[in-house]
Amino acid sequence: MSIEFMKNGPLEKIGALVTSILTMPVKLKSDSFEKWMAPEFNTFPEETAWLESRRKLEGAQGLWRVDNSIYDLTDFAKDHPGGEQWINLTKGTDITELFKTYHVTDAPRQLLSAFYVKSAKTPRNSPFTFGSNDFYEILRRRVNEKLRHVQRGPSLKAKMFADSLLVLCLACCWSTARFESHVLAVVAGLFLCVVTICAHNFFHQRDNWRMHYFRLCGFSVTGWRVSHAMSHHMYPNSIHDMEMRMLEPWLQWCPSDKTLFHRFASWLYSPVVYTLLLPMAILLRWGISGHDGAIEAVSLVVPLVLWMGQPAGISGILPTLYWWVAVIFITSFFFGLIGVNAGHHHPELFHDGDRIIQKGGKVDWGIYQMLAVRDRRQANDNIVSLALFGDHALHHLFPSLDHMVLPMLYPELEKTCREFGIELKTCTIWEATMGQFLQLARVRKLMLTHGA
Ligand code: HEM
Repeated sequence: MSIEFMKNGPLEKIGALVTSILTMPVKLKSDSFEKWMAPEFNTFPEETAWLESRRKLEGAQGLWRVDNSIYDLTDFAKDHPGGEQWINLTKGTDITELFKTYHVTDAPRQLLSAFYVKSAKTPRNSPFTFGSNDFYEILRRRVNEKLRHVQRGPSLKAKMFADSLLVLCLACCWSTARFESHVLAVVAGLFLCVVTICAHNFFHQRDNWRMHYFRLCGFSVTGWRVSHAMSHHMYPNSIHDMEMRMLEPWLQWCPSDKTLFHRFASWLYSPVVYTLLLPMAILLRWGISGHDGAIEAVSLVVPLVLWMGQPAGISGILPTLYWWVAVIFITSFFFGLIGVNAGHHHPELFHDGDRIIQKGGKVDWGIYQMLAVRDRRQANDNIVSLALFGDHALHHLFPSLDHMVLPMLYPELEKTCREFGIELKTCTIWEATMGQFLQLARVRKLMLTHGA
């Protein structure tokens, strides 16, 4: 084969196509908010790289930034009621959004001044505001008032639901190996998926042991506190949303330049992406990002139960491995299917590239959240919401609140939305799923005047 053929011929074209499919577009600036700088990465973004990149952009001077002030939380970290990890991970970054939305009460806001060091030298690298008479702060005060006498930590109902699903999941794993049944493996994978989604309710809250259920399928709590809680939750559908950007080489929801292949072939290969999501995350973590230490042993519970169930006794390592891999792939498929279609991707919702027009040019963080999520009716206001990322708008607005508390907050949300001219639209699970596929194809950019 001549070199010319390789340089200009079909091989090079195939190579270029494969590279364009597998490499994430490098975007250093948001297409929606002119001055908003993105973390710099052009490969599969891992959590530590994302945080490191933010440290360079946010003028926190090696400490913690809230609005235009710098605080030293070094000594406070170990006393933080939510747990040390939240504080330690965010050192050197701007924690304004996290700080203001993870605390519903006024106590943290009052305590903060005790750690003041100096003023920041540069403007904030974020388009979002929390004006005291704007949508989010008014809603937060109402929610705080409503919850004054309500227990805010993990609720008994949520704990019992998660524990029951876990027992069912492990029973199915045991039976899968005992009866060598692929049907049971599918059921076990489905249960492992919903246990994982339930565990997500717990890792948003103060440290508690049920958050480690999240590890049963091989995911990392630390990694997801960064990519999900700090990135996706604070900045959904934007260039700072790691969860969306990690999938961009394959699934591109932003209405920027995208090939016909990405717009339409992605409809066909989406199930493959869902199925590879978890195995990829496990490989990436063990290969690049590192692990969380001894607590990772939790992820061995599933193979242990499979090993105990299989009939070959001590020599049954290979069948155990086979069923473990099978269950992980099935879990991954369901997790991707539910997660990707959980109400963020729809042709009427904000994605980077769309414009948000609000009074005075400010963008209230709460209104931005309402523009980037659409609740699914069947997944709201009931126990199933725990297993389906339900009550999603309220969960985004108040991530540290237990899911079982959220349904009682609809009157406050509806009242505040009415006052700010925000329409609380919902859809069915089917419409959300169809909307997600239509969003993959969307290239037309939106002007969202919602709440203006
Ligand atoms: C990276 C930013 C932070 C995150 C993600 C975070 C997260 C959390 C979480 C998840 C809880 C448990 C919520 C609950 O059980 O109701 C909590 C509680 C609390 N945090 Fe933080 N926190 C952060 C920074 C801070 C800072 C800077 C302070 C004060 C200087 C603070 C003070 C408190 C207090 C006093 C509580 C007790 C609950 C309350 O009164 O609302 N946190 N935090």
